[in-house]
Amino acid sequence: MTERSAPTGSGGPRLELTGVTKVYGDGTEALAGVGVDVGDGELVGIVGPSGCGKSTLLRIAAGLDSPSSGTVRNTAGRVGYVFQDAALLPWRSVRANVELLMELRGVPRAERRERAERALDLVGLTAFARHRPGALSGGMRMRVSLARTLADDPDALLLDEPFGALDEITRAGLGDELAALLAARPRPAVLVTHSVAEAVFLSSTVLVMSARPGRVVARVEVPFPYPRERSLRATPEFAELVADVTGRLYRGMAEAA
Ligand SMILES: Nc1ncnc2c1ncn2[C@@H]1O[C@H](COP(=O)(O)OP(=O)(O)OP(=O)(O)O)[C@@H](O)[C@H]1O
Repeated sequence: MTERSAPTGSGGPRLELTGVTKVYGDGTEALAGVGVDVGDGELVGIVGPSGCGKSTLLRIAAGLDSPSSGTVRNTAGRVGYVFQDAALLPWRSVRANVELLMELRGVPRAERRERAERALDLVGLTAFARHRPGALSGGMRMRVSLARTLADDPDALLLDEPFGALDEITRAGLGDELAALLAARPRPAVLVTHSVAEAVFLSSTVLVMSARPGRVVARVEVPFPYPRERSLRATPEFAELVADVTGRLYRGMAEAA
């Protein structure tokens, strides 16, 4: 991994959603005019009440779903998506699952293996490479899913509550790894999370969404420089910003109610 300084966005947005609305076929209005822009090395954290359209927004950003109106511009390139559930192939070994995306793209076998082993090491699952997913805990399966995306080295990263099922310590460790990966190769990243503290700790900008239909009710720039030490979490400045974002989240929910 090459050493690079703080991931700061430069050169304008690489992933840009403008005025995105989404009404599902059954009439459910999921998003009501959302704008998000993410530059290289920027991590935009999205917090919002359950069902406010966060996954819908990520799917649209990834091109997996289309907006009802509004535009999506991706000049970053290949998008990697970590889903809320691990979605592993049960008949393949952990390592073969991690190699899957690279295999589909025709990455040569030796390189595939090496990258898979590195990613498994990163998520602390080297000892489980030959196991089948069924033999792992839910948290471990999520780490395999994360390793699969990281090994594929996408140009942009979209993460839908990837650490939700994990214990605090593993969660913080993987958050650090995610930050290090983005620092090593700046690229746009969007992280949906239910944890305001996690969003503040990892993000360059936090977007707060209202209840459904989701709108962005606040855009909070996080002033702490990268790389961020874990001790940051214990500072009054950090606690203050978390309280500020949490307050905006509650106000956003009240507005929509
Ligand atoms: N395919 C679909 N058809 C109809 N409605 C849908 C569809 N997918 C999602 N919805 C609805 O759209 C709304 C937003 O869903 P979405 O999954 O994007 O929310 P979310 O913020 O990611 O939720 P959570 O935080 O609970 O994961 C919800 O009311 C959901 O029921």
